[in-house]
Amino acid sequence: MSDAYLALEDGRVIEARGRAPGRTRGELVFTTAYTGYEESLTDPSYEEQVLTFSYPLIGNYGVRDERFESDRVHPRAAIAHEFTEDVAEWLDAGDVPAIDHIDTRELVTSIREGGAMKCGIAVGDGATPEDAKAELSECRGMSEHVDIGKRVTTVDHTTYGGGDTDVALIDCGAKMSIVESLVDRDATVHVLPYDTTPGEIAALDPDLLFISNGPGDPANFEAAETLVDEYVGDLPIAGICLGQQVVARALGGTTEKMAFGHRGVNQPVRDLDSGQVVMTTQNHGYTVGEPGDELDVKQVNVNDGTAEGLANEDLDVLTRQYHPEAHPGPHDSLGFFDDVLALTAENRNVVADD
Ligand SMILES: NC(=O)CC[C@H](N)C(=O)O
Repeated sequence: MSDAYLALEDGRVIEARGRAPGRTRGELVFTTAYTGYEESLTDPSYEEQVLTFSYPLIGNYGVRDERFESDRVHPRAAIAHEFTEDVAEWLDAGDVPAIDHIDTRELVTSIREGGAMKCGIAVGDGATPEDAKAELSECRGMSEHVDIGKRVTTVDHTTYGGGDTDVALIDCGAKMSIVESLVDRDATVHVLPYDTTPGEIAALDPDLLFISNGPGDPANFEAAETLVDEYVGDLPIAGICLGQQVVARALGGTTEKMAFGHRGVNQPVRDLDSGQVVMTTQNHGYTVGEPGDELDVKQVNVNDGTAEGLANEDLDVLTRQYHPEAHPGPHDSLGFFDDVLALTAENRNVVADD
């Protein structure tokens, strides 16, 4: 008898091997990346989701906290063909249910063919298929998690670095690599709660407003939209992933749910000005539909044509749907951080003074 069950929205219940016990539910997503499991498992963008690794062996170079993107594991559960003991112990210690000995390639194929699915998981002594189905019946869609920002944001204003350019990073579930990419380029990064008000930004008087990545439906991040609406034209504005979606919504664009998202570290993106194609890291289930009148689409996904980069050069707005900070994935787009910092008056003055 098995001690682990995965119940899917398409009616199937799959038997598995339990690696970390518990009962849970969430939207079933995947990553095709073959490294970077520590970064992915600690990425706050996976909150309320169950992460399936399509690469068969996960954990073959151990678990080191220096590679973590936040202070905890965010997916509600993890699925692989085989987790090493290290990873299983780490997930168990964090009370995150884990299962393996599953045909993950078949599972990922069914998500790609049938679209995003809800799932329920039951793992451990006495777990039954009915327990997994009961979890599934309680599972809500990503858009229904209206308070998701509260669970992934910083509570207090935290400052990193000591450079001359002050960046207000609105933490909708920010990856630490975004902070580090800015600090490495001589910025002072003020990590601020997702519901920071325009008055609080005025008191800080930053050089750049930056909306971070984050989980779920961008429509649930209205406070960040208000900031963009309030400060566009007065401050340069940047955004990554959920940040691009929030900026687009604030400036008259629309967002929509994708069938199964972009999920891996080899998504090709074409820059429409240069024609250059770069490989990018992606992990999103929503996308910008109409960019609206204020934003130009500057980069597109080679596979499906969706908007990967938006800009308004007059208003100093620059966003990316993918993850230029990598971790995991290719470093080809790190220059994005140079480009956004170059938009600030602070850095323009440096150039002018030279
Ligand atoms: N990585 C992210 O920021 C994800 C963006 C958004 N939550 C989506 O799923 O589309």
